[in-house]
Amino acid sequence: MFILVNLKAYPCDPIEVATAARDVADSSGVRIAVSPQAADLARVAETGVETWAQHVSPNAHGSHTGSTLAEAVADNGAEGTLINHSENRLKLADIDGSVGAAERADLETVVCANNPAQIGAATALSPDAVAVEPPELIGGDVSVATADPGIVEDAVAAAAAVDDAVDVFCGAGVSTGEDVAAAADLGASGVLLASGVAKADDPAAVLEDLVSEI
Ligand SMILES: O=C(CO)COP(=O)(O)O
Repeated sequence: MFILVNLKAYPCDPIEVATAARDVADSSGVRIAVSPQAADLARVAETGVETWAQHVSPNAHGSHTGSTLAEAVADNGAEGTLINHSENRLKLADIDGSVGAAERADLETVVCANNPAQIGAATALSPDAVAVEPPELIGGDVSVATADPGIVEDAVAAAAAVDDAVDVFCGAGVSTGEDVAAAADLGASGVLLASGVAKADDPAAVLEDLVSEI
């Protein structure tokens, strides 16, 4: 299982989380990545943790004020990027463009989607992975795998029907090792989570728990 910790715009210390994630990944052998604000990518990457961007623009170099270029995040240590997160939705053409931009910059890609139908559409764009995150469960206390196991199973089936080389992750409300194990049982090969780590008093302890049942 891949554990991708999205720090969103939470007021946590990205270096504290990154250092803890690096240490837990090293000691457990579980793949863990941290996705900080774009401005924090370089210093998070310097900790040695696998570092992901939260978004990349479909644009290439040029007159695009405010863009976050795939090339720029890669140059600052990112190895992958989220695209179309529920809190940063893109038009279909721009999702396609962002996947292309990420591939040009050698970034791994996870395209997020709200439901299995969107997962099928996202899979057709050939990212490395898709992630189903029901918006109503994001930021809550109950994991998607417990609150709505069917949406994870349906997302896995929807992706497999289009391209079984694309991995399927799930997210929303994931905060424990039990949640990660439940996601794996439903066919997910990774989880996305945010508040469980970013809002924790002791992020290292939460990360230890997250890998405890893998
Ligand atoms: O949006 C998410 C990860 O990208 C999930 O957020 P929570 O873990 O806070 O529910």
